Order: sequence, then C-alpha cells, then structure tokens
Amino acid sequence: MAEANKLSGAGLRGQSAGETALCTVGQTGAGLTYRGYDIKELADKAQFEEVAYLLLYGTLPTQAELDAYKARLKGMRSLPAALKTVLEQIPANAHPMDVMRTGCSMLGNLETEWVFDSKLDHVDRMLAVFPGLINYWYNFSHHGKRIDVETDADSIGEQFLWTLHGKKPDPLHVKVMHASLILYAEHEFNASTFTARVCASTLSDIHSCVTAAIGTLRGPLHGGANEAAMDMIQDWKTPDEAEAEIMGMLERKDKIMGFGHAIYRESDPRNAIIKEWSRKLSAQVGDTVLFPVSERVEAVMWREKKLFCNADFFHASAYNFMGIPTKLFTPIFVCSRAAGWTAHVMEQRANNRIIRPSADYTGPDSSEWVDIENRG
Ligand SMILES: CC(=O)SCCNC(=O)CCNC(=O)[C@H](O)C(C)(C)COP(=O)(O)OP(=O)(O)OC[C@H]1O[C@@H](n2cnc3c(N)ncnc32)[C@H](O)[C@@H]1OP(=O)(O)O
Ligand SMILES: O=C([O-])CC(=O)C(=O)O
Repeated sequence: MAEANKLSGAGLRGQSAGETALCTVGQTGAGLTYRGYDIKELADKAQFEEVAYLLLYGTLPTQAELDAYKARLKGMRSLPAALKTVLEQIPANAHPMDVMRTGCSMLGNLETEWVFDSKLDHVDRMLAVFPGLINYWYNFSHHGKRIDVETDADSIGEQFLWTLHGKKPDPLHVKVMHASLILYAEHEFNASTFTARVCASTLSDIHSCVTAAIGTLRGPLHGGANEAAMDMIQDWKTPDEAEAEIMGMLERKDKIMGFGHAIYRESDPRNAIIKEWSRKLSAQVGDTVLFPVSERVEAVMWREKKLFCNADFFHASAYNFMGIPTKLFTPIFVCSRAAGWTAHVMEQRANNRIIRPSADYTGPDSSEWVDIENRG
C-alpha cells in the first residue's frame, strides 16, 4: 500500500489542497485579492455584480458588459410556483440557512443542470434568485405576506433590502450592501468552498455543490459567526459592561464569535472596510451603544489575546443598523459567496481529479467476529 504523507496539523491547516487562480488570502502585501485585484480597491470602487462577473467570467466587465449582466440577472429573479409552495411549508422557527439549503436544492429539482454547458445559466439564476427566495420565506412565515420578488431593484444588494422591507432602500444602505457582498464573495479554500469543490470533484451538479456549501457555511465557526456575534453584543448597554462580559468569557475560555482566523495572523483586511461602513451607519441611525460596544470588544480582544476581528464581527452591527433581522445575516453571506463557490466549481471541473485524501487509521488492529446472539 502506498504510504500517504503525514499531516503536520489538525484541520488540514497549512496543507495545500489544490490550485486556484481566483483568490489569495493572507499573502504578504495586499492580504486578500480576487484575480489579482486588491479587496480594498474592489470594495471601494466596484459594484457586487462587477466582482461576481470578474470571478465567474474571468475579467472585469466593460460598462456595456456590466449593464447587460445586470439586466440579465434582473430578468432572472422570479420564483417558480413549486418553489414558493415549498417555501410556504417551512415554519417560521426554521433556521434561515436551512431555508436557503432547501430552496437551493428545490431549485435544482426544478431547473436541473443536466449538462455542464448550461452551468453559467444556473449560476446566474442562483445569484438572481437567492435574495428574493429567503425574503419570500421570511415575509410569508413571519408576516403572512406573499411578496413580489420581481422588483425594480438595480442590484443584488438592493434586491435583498427591497424584498426584505418591501420598499426601495436608502442609497447609503445599497452602497453598504455592495461593499458587504464584495467582501464576502470569495476566500480561497475556506470550509464551504472546499466542500463545494469536493462535491464538484465527483462530477455532481451545481445545485448539489452549492447546497452542500450552504450547509457548511451555516456553522458558527464559519459564516454563522456574524449572527453569533450579534447575539453576543446585542444586550450589552455600555462599553464597560461589554468589557466585563468579555473578560468573563475569556476567563471561562469561551470562544468569542467574530474573532480569530484560520489563515490571517494579524488582521483580516475585510474588517477595516466593514467597520468604517458600520461607523457611518451608526452615525446615520444616531446609535450611541452598539458601535462603541463593538469597538471596546475589539480593543479588549486585542489587548488580552492578540485576537482581531474577522470579516464577521462588524458585519453584525452594520446589518443591524440597516434593520436586517439577525437570523438573516448568514443568508446574505450565501447571496454573495455563491459567486465564489460556483467559480471554484467551474475551476475544479476544468482540471478535475476526484478529491479523496487518505486517513491515518487509529482503530483496533483486528477484531474477531461474534455472532449476534453471543454479543453483549
Ligand atoms: C467568514 C469566516 O468564516 S471568518 C471565521 C468566523 N468564525 C468565528 O468568528 C468563530 C470564532 N473563531 C474561531 O473559532 C477560530 O478563530 C477559527 C475557527 C476562525 C479559526 O480556528 P483555528 O484556525 O483553529 O484558530 P487558531 O489556530 O488561530 O487558534 C489559536 C488559539 O486561539 C484561540 N482562539 C481562536 N479564535 C478564538 C476566539 N474567537 N475566541 C477565543 N479564543 C480563540 C484558539 O482556541 C486557540 O487556542 P489554543 O491554542 O489554546 O487551543
Ligand atoms: O477563509 C476562511 O477560513 C473563512 C473566511 O474568512 C471566509 O470564508 O470568508
């Protein structure tokens, strides 16, 4: 039997598990790049659709290409009747990430990727439909309302806020959504993307890859951390109270959600960007609690543990200031990362070998069979 190389760390940390031309994370210099473009520049200058196009189609679009792409996505927003019927069966106390998972899977039943040639149609359809899908379920299950998802919204970010709140959103909020969706769009071989690639490596269909990735993103150690961070900070009324609570949590060795990272060692470049948007939104709503509390938590975590905010921490306050219910935070991540996941699925398919590592066996050497009536 061939001897497998031994791993140096748990969680495959530090192991290269393949190649990608989509993204660099934590390399010297820029910190995070999508196809060579610095995340700071993308978040500052681009719309989310430009970044999705870059990831999926390989280059930044021209103005004409972007206009055509946005018009295409806008034309793909409708929810099939059978999907609405399924969404209406899901109770209000379901986890919205489970709704996303079921919704994506149901879409795959209705609009199956039978041949890989149609992949980009399915990818664009998912990007177009996901915001309306989650907000259709949310409004029906929580308010008994069947919303119209074919809005006049100009972008995916605007579509999310419009279908959630039932009206054209504040332009500042649309800008924040663009930045947020760009920051979340892609991150190399993170757990959910790697899941999508493993699924793709079996030559499965694109909805299965995305459904599997949604299930992986749901956990609080990954995408679910933005909601967990909000749950943690929402009841703290002053920075001093927040500091005392965090000190207690550290004493008890609790995990502080929204802090730390598997790859970055000193900072997550996405944090400074979303933090500034959160600061602006805090001023807009006249907040005197949540942002100062968040800043104090950041300072205490650095002082005590040299742990920094990851992309999720200031997303919590930013989304809260825009009136987004906490339970919908991680589904927004899905609306964005769907671009990265599917770009990776296409990259995997283009140079595929089934992903199948080895394991170090730790069980008994040999076990003796005992007939069932003689066991116990
Ligand atoms: C978009 C995203 O998915 S970003 C990540 C979102 N997840 C979170 O915010 C959840 C909280 N953070 C964590 O659980 C971790 O930092 C992870 C999962 C992100 C990374 O995990 P790892 O790579 O295993 O972390 P790492 O090896 O850097 O941990 C080093 C030490 O710091 C501790 N640590 C890391 N993060 C935290 C934290 N948030 N709170 C308290 N302690 C922490 C670890 O327990 C570990 O301590 P130990 O050596 O005594 O066991
Ligand atoms: O890269 C990771 O491990 C997690 C992360 O920040 C992301 O997926 O955006």
